[in-house]
Amino acid sequence: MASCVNSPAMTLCPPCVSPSKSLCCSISFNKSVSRSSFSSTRNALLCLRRKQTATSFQITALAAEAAAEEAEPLRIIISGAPASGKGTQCELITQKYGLVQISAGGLLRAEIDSGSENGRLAKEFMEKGELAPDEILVTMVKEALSKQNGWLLDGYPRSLSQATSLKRFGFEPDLFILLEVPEDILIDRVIGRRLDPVTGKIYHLKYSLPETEEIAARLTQRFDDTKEKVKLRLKTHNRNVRDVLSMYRDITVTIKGNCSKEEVFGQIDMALTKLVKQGKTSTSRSLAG
Ligand SMILES: Nc1ncnc2c1ncn2[C@@H]1O[C@H](COP(=O)(O)OP(=O)(O)O)[C@@H](O)[C@H]1O
Repeated sequence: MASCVNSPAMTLCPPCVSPSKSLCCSISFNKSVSRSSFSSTRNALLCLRRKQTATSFQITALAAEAAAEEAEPLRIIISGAPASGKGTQCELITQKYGLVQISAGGLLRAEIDSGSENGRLAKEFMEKGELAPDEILVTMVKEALSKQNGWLLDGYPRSLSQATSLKRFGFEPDLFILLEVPEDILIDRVIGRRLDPVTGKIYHLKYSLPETEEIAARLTQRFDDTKEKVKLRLKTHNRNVRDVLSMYRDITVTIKGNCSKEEVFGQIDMALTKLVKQGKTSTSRSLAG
């Protein structure tokens, strides 16, 4: 990268694009001024270092900010059978790591709610416990991912064809999290699962009761959360999971999902912390205009 050149003929200081070296280096440290005066945090840092008037604390703060700007954002896939705890863990991951969650099931339910033809068709498959057709979902996911430079992809890909198209579009995850839970527990979790349509919070009639009578009265059940439908969904999951895993073998972390949500998150957190230490940044920035 170009730097301040110590020459009398020099009138432009490249790193900060200030009209002269003396002006550039006379800018005193003030976060709000410096961020807007320099073309990037890294350039501001270079000039402050050269001027040698900023405190080491100021330099350290700017260095951390510059590193975060330059680090690669995290790209995570979370996978697992129905009710394996993907949604719960996504909430904890987004809270701590600031990633944007993109949920395949959520995208499909929004499409159904919109009343579109695609939504109507997707619902037919979902009611049978089958995967929605690629023609509907692949483009929806591609568009959602294209708007983010870091993401947490939930419930996608669920088939070899989806995994292959994701790769073809250039979406390469850093980590593939697989949650594993015994089937009898999954069925129990699905049957008792309820949604508060007002807050979006998920409850369970045995394991996570609503806080008030008022909330209890308004809880709803997902149309595909019945015993017979979950058995079909499990069949679909078991039929596809090995193919999908074969695409991500080197980056897969398998986590036992049959313990408390805090314990499950502890294991996920360890894997994510390792990636952050390797230079991945924990915040995703929107690429949308
Ligand atoms: N990647 C996907 N490809 C095709 N259909 C999907 C995909 N993700 C979700 N669906 C459909 O939406 C339903 C609900 O998915 P989701 O909300 O993720 O819940 P769960 O993980 O509990 O099955 C699935 O049973 C399936 O019919």
